[in-house]
Parts: sequence; C-alpha cells; structure tokens
Amino acid sequence: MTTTPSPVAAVAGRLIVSCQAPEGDPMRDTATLVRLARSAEAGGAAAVRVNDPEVVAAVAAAVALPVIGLWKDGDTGVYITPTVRHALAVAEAGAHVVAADATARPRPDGGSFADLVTAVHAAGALVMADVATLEEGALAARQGADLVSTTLSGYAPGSPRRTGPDLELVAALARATATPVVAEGRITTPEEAAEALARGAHSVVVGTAITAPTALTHRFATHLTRR
Ligand SMILES: CC(=O)N[C@H](C=O)[C@@H](O)[C@H](O)[C@H](O)COP(=O)(O)O
Repeated sequence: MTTTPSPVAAVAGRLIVSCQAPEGDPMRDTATLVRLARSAEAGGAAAVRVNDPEVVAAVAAAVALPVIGLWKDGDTGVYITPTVRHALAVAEAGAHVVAADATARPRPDGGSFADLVTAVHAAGALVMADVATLEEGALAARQGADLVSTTLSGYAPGSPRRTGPDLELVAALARATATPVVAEGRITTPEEAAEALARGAHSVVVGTAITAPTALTHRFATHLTRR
C-alpha cells in the first residue's frame, strides 16, 4: 500500500514557489499562471503557492505537487484569505493547504483565525498562517495552524520594514513553536533560502525572484536609469 506524504512532510527542507501576479499585470492570466506552476514543478519545487480559487483549481489539475492556495481580496488590512468563506472556497477549489492572514488585525467579517482553522480542517485541508510577528505566529500555532509563515513581516504593523527577508523572525518562531515555520517574503537568492533553513525554517517560499518578470525587469531598468 502506498501512502501520500502530507504536504507538510513534502516541503521539508525544500522550496515552495509562489506563482502569483498583481492586479493589472500581464502575467495575471490563469493559463499563464498554470505554466509558471508547471515550470516550478519542472525546476524542482516541492509545492506551489497560488492566489484565487479559479487559479487554484487550474493549477491543482495541472501539477502533481501540493498546492498552497489563498484568495487575496483587496490590498489593505486583512486581505489574504480574510474570512471563512474565502478559505472554504480555496479548499473546495482543491488546495491542499489554505494560506490565510493570522495577524492581530481585525478581520473584515469580525471572525477569528481560530474559526478559519476549524472550518478548513473540517473541509479536509491544512492551514498556513501568514504572520508578521513572533506573537502572532505563536498564537496561530496554538490555534491549530499546520504551518506558520513569515509572509507578512514588513507589510503589517509591528514588523520591521526591510529590503531583505526577516530571518530573525524565522529563527525566533522556530525557537518558540514546534509548528513548522516557513520563511517567506523578499528572499532573492538561493543563499538566502539556504540561510533560512539554517536558521530553523522547515521550508522556504520564493515568489518575485522566480515568477515576476515585470518586477524583475523594473529592478534592472531602474538601476540603469539611476546611473
Ligand atoms: C505580502 C503579500 O501579500 N505577499 C503575497 C503572499 O502571498 C505575495 O504577493 C508574495 O509574492 C509572496 O508572499 C512571496 O514573497 P516574495 O514575492 O517576496 O518572494
């Protein structure tokens, strides 16, 4: 009998590729995002992270990897899978793991992260808690999150604004909780990804540095025009 490894075990010590595109970006197209996910799979990613139930369903049908799904609604306050309704739509679309904001900020429907965890688990999926601080990560772990990710450090109150990844938060979370910690946000080199694992991360998410040609082109273009 063969058993399917859990998504948490599948990403241990390995790379997760975030295949997303902002509103208005030419890459924001379901078929294009599916190709990015297939490229990530071909390149050796252990899992992919994708936004929007439609994209989750298309990617889940196209790759054999675990799919970490989210649903961004807006771009201020709690916008990453903000409510149970969003989370269940992502799970029903086929995500193995639902990523959701677990910061201390008020949620748009007045609900709680703990309720979201309960609902997603009942639907048969796991939960990745996207946090900005040590306190938020420790609480999310106690509330039953299966993974805690540093996704929102640098973007939500109480966290440092940095140009690079928040590896101090990765290390602090890894010391504070037995729940697997994911390093995510502004990781731009393989060396930074390896350093995150060395600091205690269970897995590493890289998005922009791999899957965002508009942002990558902008980095080169602005560097040249500033000279
Ligand atoms: C803050 C926020 O909304 N982060 C989003 C979460 O899904 C994505 O826009 C990021 O691309 C992802 O976290 C990966 O990070 P980076 O692209 O820096 O490697």
